[in-house]
Amino acid sequence: MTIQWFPGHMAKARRQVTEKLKLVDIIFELVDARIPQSSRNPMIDEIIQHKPRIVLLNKADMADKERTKEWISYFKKQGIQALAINSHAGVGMKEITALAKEVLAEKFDRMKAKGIRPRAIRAMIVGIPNAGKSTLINRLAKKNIAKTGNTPGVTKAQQWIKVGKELELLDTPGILWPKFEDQEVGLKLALTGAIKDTILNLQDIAIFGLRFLEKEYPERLKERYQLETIPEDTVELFDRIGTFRGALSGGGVIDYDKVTELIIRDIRGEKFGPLTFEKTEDMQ
Ligand SMILES: Nc1nc2c(ncn2[C@@H]2O[C@H](COP(=O)(O)OP(=O)(O)OP(=O)(O)O)[C@@H](O)[C@H]2O)c(=O)[nH]1
Repeated sequence: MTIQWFPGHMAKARRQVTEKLKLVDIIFELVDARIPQSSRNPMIDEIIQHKPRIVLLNKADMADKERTKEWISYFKKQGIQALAINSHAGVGMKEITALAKEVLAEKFDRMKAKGIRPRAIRAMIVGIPNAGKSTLINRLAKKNIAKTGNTPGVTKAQQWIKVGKELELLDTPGILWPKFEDQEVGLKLALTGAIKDTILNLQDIAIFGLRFLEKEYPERLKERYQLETIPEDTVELFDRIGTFRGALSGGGVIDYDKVTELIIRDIRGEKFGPLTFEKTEDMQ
Protein backbone atom coordinates (compact mmCIF):
# COMPACT_ATOMS: atom_id res chain seq x y z
CA MET A 1 0.00 0.00 0.00
CA THR A 2 2.97 2.28 0.54
CA ILE A 3 4.86 1.25 -2.56
CA GLN A 4 6.13 4.09 -4.72
CA TRP A 5 6.72 2.69 -8.16
CA PHE A 6 9.85 3.75 -9.99
CA PRO A 7 11.11 2.20 -13.23
CA GLY A 8 13.59 0.05 -11.30
CA HIS A 9 10.86 -1.36 -9.07
CA MET A 10 8.66 -2.05 -12.05
CA ALA A 11 11.41 -3.92 -13.87
CA LYS A 12 12.12 -5.98 -10.75
CA ALA A 13 8.44 -6.76 -10.16
CA ARG A 14 8.07 -7.81 -13.76
CA ARG A 15 11.16 -10.01 -13.60
CA GLN A 16 9.93 -11.71 -10.44
CA VAL A 17 6.64 -12.62 -12.09
CA THR A 18 8.34 -13.69 -15.32
CA GLU A 19 10.75 -15.99 -13.45
CA LYS A 20 7.92 -17.79 -11.71
CA LEU A 21 5.76 -18.11 -14.81
CA LYS A 22 7.42 -21.35 -15.84
CA LEU A 23 6.59 -22.93 -12.49
CA VAL A 24 2.85 -22.55 -12.84
CA ASP A 25 0.06 -23.77 -15.10
CA ILE A 26 -2.20 -20.80 -14.55
CA ILE A 27 -2.21 -17.20 -13.30
CA PHE A 28 -4.88 -15.87 -10.96
CA GLU A 29 -5.08 -12.19 -11.81
CA LEU A 30 -6.60 -10.55 -8.76
CA VAL A 31 -8.47 -7.29 -9.35
CA ASP A 32 -10.72 -5.10 -7.23
CA ALA A 33 -14.33 -5.72 -8.31
CA ARG A 34 -15.11 -2.02 -7.68
CA ILE A 35 -12.55 -0.96 -10.31
CA PRO A 36 -11.97 -4.04 -12.48
CA GLN A 37 -10.04 -2.09 -15.10
CA SER A 38 -8.14 0.46 -13.03
CA SER A 39 -6.90 -2.21 -10.65
CA ARG A 40 -5.22 -4.15 -13.45
CA ASN A 41 -1.59 -3.87 -14.39
CA PRO A 42 -1.37 -2.09 -17.76
CA MET A 43 1.20 -4.59 -19.10
CA ILE A 44 -0.36 -7.76 -17.78
CA ASP A 45 -0.93 -9.41 -21.17
CA GLU A 46 2.66 -8.82 -22.17
CA ILE A 47 4.02 -9.99 -18.83
CA ILE A 48 2.14 -13.26 -18.57
CA GLN A 49 2.42 -13.99 -22.30
CA HIS A 50 0.18 -16.88 -23.28
CA LYS A 51 -0.07 -18.40 -19.83
CA PRO A 52 -3.67 -19.38 -19.09
CA ARG A 53 -5.30 -17.11 -16.55
CA ILE A 54 -8.43 -16.42 -14.56
CA VAL A 55 -9.44 -12.93 -13.48
CA LEU A 56 -10.66 -12.96 -9.89
CA LEU A 57 -12.86 -9.98 -9.07
CA ASN A 58 -12.10 -9.69 -5.39
CA LYS A 59 -13.97 -7.59 -2.81
CA ALA A 60 -17.15 -8.45 -4.70
CA ASP A 61 -19.01 -7.84 -1.43
CA MET A 62 -18.22 -4.12 -1.80
CA ALA A 63 -19.09 -3.91 -5.51
CA ASP A 64 -22.35 -3.43 -7.38
CA LYS A 65 -23.56 -6.96 -8.16
CA GLU A 66 -25.10 -6.09 -11.53
CA ARG A 67 -21.92 -4.40 -12.69
CA THR A 68 -19.85 -7.37 -11.49
CA LYS A 69 -21.93 -9.64 -13.73
CA GLU A 70 -21.32 -7.29 -16.65
CA TRP A 71 -17.57 -7.35 -15.99
CA ILE A 72 -17.53 -11.15 -15.88
CA SER A 73 -19.24 -11.24 -19.29
CA TYR A 74 -16.85 -8.59 -20.55
CA PHE A 75 -13.81 -10.66 -19.62
CA LYS A 76 -15.39 -13.78 -21.09
CA LYS A 77 -15.86 -11.95 -24.38
CA GLN A 78 -12.12 -11.27 -24.32
CA GLY A 79 -11.57 -15.01 -23.92
CA ILE A 80 -10.71 -14.74 -20.21
CA GLN A 81 -12.69 -16.63 -17.59
CA ALA A 82 -13.57 -14.51 -14.56
CA LEU A 83 -15.06 -15.09 -11.15
CA ALA A 84 -16.41 -12.86 -8.37
CA ILE A 85 -14.96 -13.63 -4.95
CA ASN A 86 -14.81 -12.28 -1.42
CA SER A 87 -11.50 -13.37 0.07
CA HIS A 88 -12.32 -11.73 3.35
CA ALA A 89 -15.30 -13.98 4.02
CA GLY A 90 -14.09 -16.88 1.87
CA VAL A 91 -16.86 -16.70 -0.72
CA GLY A 92 -16.08 -18.30 -4.10
CA MET A 93 -13.03 -20.24 -2.93
CA LYS A 94 -14.16 -23.66 -4.21
CA GLU A 95 -15.12 -22.13 -7.52
CA ILE A 96 -11.53 -20.98 -8.09
CA THR A 97 -10.24 -24.57 -8.30
CA ALA A 98 -13.24 -25.64 -10.37
CA LEU A 99 -12.70 -22.85 -12.88
CA ALA A 100 -8.95 -23.47 -13.06
CA LYS A 101 -9.67 -27.13 -13.84
CA GLU A 102 -12.06 -26.09 -16.57
CA VAL A 103 -9.56 -23.68 -18.15
CA LEU A 104 -6.78 -26.29 -18.03
CA ALA A 105 -8.87 -29.33 -18.94
CA GLU A 106 -7.34 -29.74 -22.39
CA LYS A 107 -3.76 -29.41 -21.16
CA PHE A 108 -4.31 -31.97 -18.41
CA ASP A 109 -6.11 -34.33 -20.80
CA ARG A 110 -3.13 -34.13 -23.14
CA MET A 111 -0.76 -34.89 -20.25
CA LYS A 112 -2.89 -37.87 -19.31
CA ALA A 113 -2.90 -39.16 -22.89
CA LYS A 114 0.91 -39.03 -22.86
CA GLY A 115 0.90 -41.17 -19.73
CA ILE A 116 1.97 -38.37 -17.38
CA ARG A 117 0.73 -39.02 -13.87
CA PRO A 118 -2.05 -36.63 -12.82
CA ARG A 119 -0.91 -33.87 -10.50
CA ALA A 120 -2.33 -30.80 -8.84
CA ILE A 121 -2.74 -27.59 -10.82
CA ARG A 122 -0.01 -25.07 -10.00
CA ALA A 123 -1.01 -21.45 -9.76
CA MET A 124 0.29 -18.03 -8.84
CA ILE A 125 -1.63 -14.95 -7.76
CA VAL A 126 -0.69 -11.60 -9.27
CA GLY A 127 -2.20 -8.20 -8.62
CA ILE A 128 -1.61 -4.60 -7.66
CA PRO A 129 -1.04 -3.58 -4.03
CA ASN A 130 -4.11 -3.85 -1.81
CA ALA A 131 -6.02 -6.05 -4.26
CA GLY A 132 -6.28 -8.63 -1.48
CA LYS A 133 -3.53 -11.06 -2.45
CA SER A 134 -2.46 -11.91 1.11
CA THR A 135 -6.04 -12.23 2.27
CA LEU A 136 -6.78 -14.67 -0.54
CA ILE A 137 -3.63 -16.71 0.06
CA ASN A 138 -4.37 -16.95 3.78
CA ARG A 139 -7.95 -17.89 3.08
CA LEU A 140 -6.94 -20.64 0.66
CA ALA A 141 -4.02 -21.81 2.78
CA LYS A 142 -5.80 -22.47 6.05
CA LYS A 143 -2.95 -24.47 7.55
CA ASN A 144 -1.84 -26.28 4.45
CA ILE A 145 1.43 -24.54 3.76
CA ALA A 146 3.83 -27.17 2.48
CA LYS A 147 7.45 -26.72 1.59
CA THR A 148 8.27 -28.61 -1.55
CA GLY A 149 11.70 -28.33 -3.02
CA ASN A 150 11.35 -31.33 -5.25
CA THR A 151 9.25 -29.87 -8.02
CA PRO A 152 11.04 -30.64 -11.30
CA GLY A 153 12.69 -27.59 -12.74
CA VAL A 154 12.67 -25.69 -9.46
CA THR A 155 16.14 -24.49 -8.68
CA LYS A 156 15.27 -22.50 -5.62
CA ALA A 157 12.88 -24.14 -3.19
CA GLN A 158 9.47 -22.55 -3.54
CA GLN A 159 6.86 -22.55 -0.88
CA TRP A 160 3.73 -24.14 -2.25
CA ILE A 161 0.40 -23.98 -0.53
CA LYS A 162 -1.80 -26.99 -0.97
CA VAL A 163 -5.42 -26.06 -1.58
CA GLY A 164 -7.26 -29.36 -1.36
CA LYS A 165 -5.81 -32.13 -3.52
CA GLU A 166 -6.21 -30.39 -6.81
CA LEU A 167 -4.47 -27.05 -6.47
CA GLU A 168 -1.08 -25.80 -5.37
CA LEU A 169 -0.43 -22.12 -4.99
CA LEU A 170 2.87 -20.25 -4.82
CA ASP A 171 2.95 -18.65 -1.41
CA THR A 172 4.37 -15.34 -2.66
CA PRO A 173 2.13 -13.38 -4.98
CA GLY A 174 3.36 -11.28 -7.86
CA ILE A 175 2.94 -7.62 -6.96
CA LEU A 176 2.47 -5.46 -10.03
CA TRP A 177 1.89 -1.75 -10.48
CA PRO A 178 -1.34 -0.04 -11.53
CA LYS A 179 -1.72 2.43 -14.39
CA PHE A 180 -1.27 5.32 -11.98
CA GLU A 181 -0.14 7.91 -14.52
CA ASP A 182 -3.75 8.33 -15.61
CA GLN A 183 -5.44 10.93 -13.36
CA GLU A 184 -8.84 9.22 -13.29
CA VAL A 185 -7.30 5.83 -12.55
CA GLY A 186 -5.40 7.47 -9.68
CA LEU A 187 -8.60 8.93 -8.25
CA LYS A 188 -10.36 5.57 -8.41
CA LEU A 189 -7.40 3.83 -6.78
CA ALA A 190 -7.43 6.43 -4.02
CA LEU A 191 -11.18 6.16 -3.46
CA THR A 192 -10.91 2.41 -3.02
CA GLY A 193 -7.92 2.80 -0.73
CA ALA A 194 -5.36 1.25 -3.09
CA ILE A 195 -2.94 4.17 -3.02
CA LYS A 196 -1.73 6.48 -0.33
CA ASP A 197 -3.85 9.54 0.24
CA THR A 198 -0.89 11.86 0.19
CA ILE A 199 -0.18 11.17 -3.46
CA LEU A 200 -3.32 12.97 -4.58
CA ASN A 201 -5.16 16.02 -3.41
CA LEU A 202 -7.83 14.85 -0.96
CA GLN A 203 -10.40 17.36 -2.17
CA ASP A 204 -9.98 16.12 -5.73
CA ILE A 205 -10.67 12.59 -4.51
CA ALA A 206 -13.79 13.66 -2.58
CA ILE A 207 -15.14 15.76 -5.47
CA PHE A 208 -14.54 12.92 -7.92
CA GLY A 209 -16.42 10.60 -5.55
CA LEU A 210 -19.36 12.97 -5.15
CA ARG A 211 -19.73 13.60 -8.88
CA PHE A 212 -19.49 9.89 -9.55
CA LEU A 213 -22.27 9.25 -7.01
CA GLU A 214 -24.35 12.07 -8.49
CA LYS A 215 -24.09 10.48 -11.93
CA GLU A 216 -24.45 6.81 -11.09
CA TYR A 217 -26.16 6.56 -7.71
CA PRO A 218 -27.89 9.97 -7.13
CA GLU A 219 -30.57 8.60 -4.80
CA ARG A 220 -27.99 7.12 -2.46
CA LEU A 221 -26.13 10.44 -2.33
CA LYS A 222 -29.33 12.37 -1.59
CA GLU A 223 -30.39 9.94 1.07
CA ARG A 224 -27.06 9.87 2.89
CA TYR A 225 -26.81 13.65 3.24
CA GLN A 226 -30.53 14.45 3.21
CA LEU A 227 -30.34 16.45 0.01
CA GLU A 228 -33.49 17.27 -1.91
CA THR A 229 -31.46 18.25 -4.93
CA ILE A 230 -27.76 17.94 -5.63
CA PRO A 231 -26.23 21.41 -6.07
CA GLU A 232 -24.18 21.87 -9.24
CA ASP A 233 -21.84 24.19 -7.42
CA THR A 234 -19.26 22.12 -5.55
CA VAL A 235 -18.77 24.62 -2.72
CA GLU A 236 -22.51 24.67 -2.15
CA LEU A 237 -22.58 20.88 -2.15
CA PHE A 238 -19.77 20.79 0.43
CA ASP A 239 -21.61 23.43 2.49
CA ARG A 240 -24.81 21.38 2.50
CA ILE A 241 -23.01 18.20 3.51
CA GLY A 242 -20.93 20.04 6.12
CA THR A 243 -23.99 21.70 7.65
CA PHE A 244 -25.95 18.47 7.74
CA ARG A 245 -23.08 16.53 9.29
CA GLY A 246 -21.92 19.32 11.59
CA ALA A 247 -18.44 19.47 10.06
CA LEU A 248 -17.68 22.90 11.46
CA SER A 249 -14.56 24.58 12.69
CA GLY A 250 -14.27 26.27 16.10
CA GLY A 251 -15.76 29.48 14.75
CA GLY A 252 -18.85 27.68 13.44
CA VAL A 253 -17.88 27.89 9.77
CA ILE A 254 -17.76 24.88 7.46
CA ASP A 255 -14.50 22.98 7.81
CA TYR A 256 -13.82 21.81 4.27
CA ASP A 257 -11.06 19.47 5.35
CA LYS A 258 -13.47 17.70 7.68
CA VAL A 259 -16.13 17.52 4.94
CA THR A 260 -13.53 16.11 2.53
CA GLU A 261 -12.50 13.44 4.99
CA LEU A 262 -16.01 12.39 5.86
CA ILE A 263 -17.00 12.03 2.21
CA ILE A 264 -13.99 9.81 1.49
CA ARG A 265 -14.58 7.82 4.67
CA ASP A 266 -18.25 7.33 3.78
CA ILE A 267 -17.40 6.06 0.30
CA ARG A 268 -14.66 3.70 1.49
CA GLY A 269 -16.75 2.59 4.43
CA GLU A 270 -19.62 1.47 2.19
CA LYS A 271 -22.01 4.09 3.57
CA PHE A 272 -23.46 4.39 0.06
CA GLY A 273 -23.80 0.65 -0.27
CA PRO A 274 -21.84 -1.47 -2.73
CA LEU A 275 -20.32 0.63 -5.51
CA THR A 276 -18.56 -0.08 -8.78
CA PHE A 277 -16.68 2.86 -10.22
CA GLU A 278 -16.34 1.73 -13.81
CA LYS A 279 -18.60 0.33 -16.47
CA THR A 280 -17.86 -2.12 -19.23
CA GLU A 281 -19.64 0.12 -21.74
CA ASP A 282 -16.96 2.77 -21.23
CA MET A 283 -14.28 0.40 -22.48
CA GLN A 284 -13.21 1.03 -26.07
N1 LIG B 1 -14.43 -6.33 1.95
C1 LIG B 1 -13.39 -7.04 1.55
N2 LIG B 1 -12.16 -6.70 1.94
C2 LIG B 1 -11.12 -7.42 1.47
C3 LIG B 1 -11.28 -8.53 0.62
N3 LIG B 1 -10.07 -9.03 0.33
C4 LIG B 1 -9.16 -8.27 0.99
N4 LIG B 1 -9.80 -7.29 1.68
C5 LIG B 1 -9.17 -6.22 2.47
O1 LIG B 1 -8.36 -5.45 1.59
C6 LIG B 1 -7.20 -4.97 2.25
C7 LIG B 1 -5.95 -5.37 1.48
O2 LIG B 1 -5.80 -6.78 1.51
P1 LIG B 1 -4.36 -7.49 1.42
O3 LIG B 1 -4.63 -8.95 1.40
O4 LIG B 1 -3.46 -6.94 2.42
O5 LIG B 1 -3.91 -6.99 -0.03
P2 LIG B 1 -2.57 -7.33 -0.82
O6 LIG B 1 -2.94 -7.42 -2.26
O7 LIG B 1 -1.89 -8.52 -0.22
O8 LIG B 1 -1.76 -6.01 -0.55
P3 LIG B 1 -0.18 -5.70 -0.67
O9 LIG B 1 0.47 -6.49 0.41
O10 LIG B 1 -0.14 -4.23 -0.46
O11 LIG B 1 0.28 -6.10 -2.05
C8 LIG B 1 -7.26 -5.58 3.66
O12 LIG B 1 -7.80 -4.61 4.52
C9 LIG B 1 -8.22 -6.75 3.50
O13 LIG B 1 -8.88 -7.06 4.70
C10 LIG B 1 -12.63 -8.88 0.22
O14 LIG B 1 -12.89 -9.81 -0.56
N5 LIG B 1 -13.63 -8.09 0.72
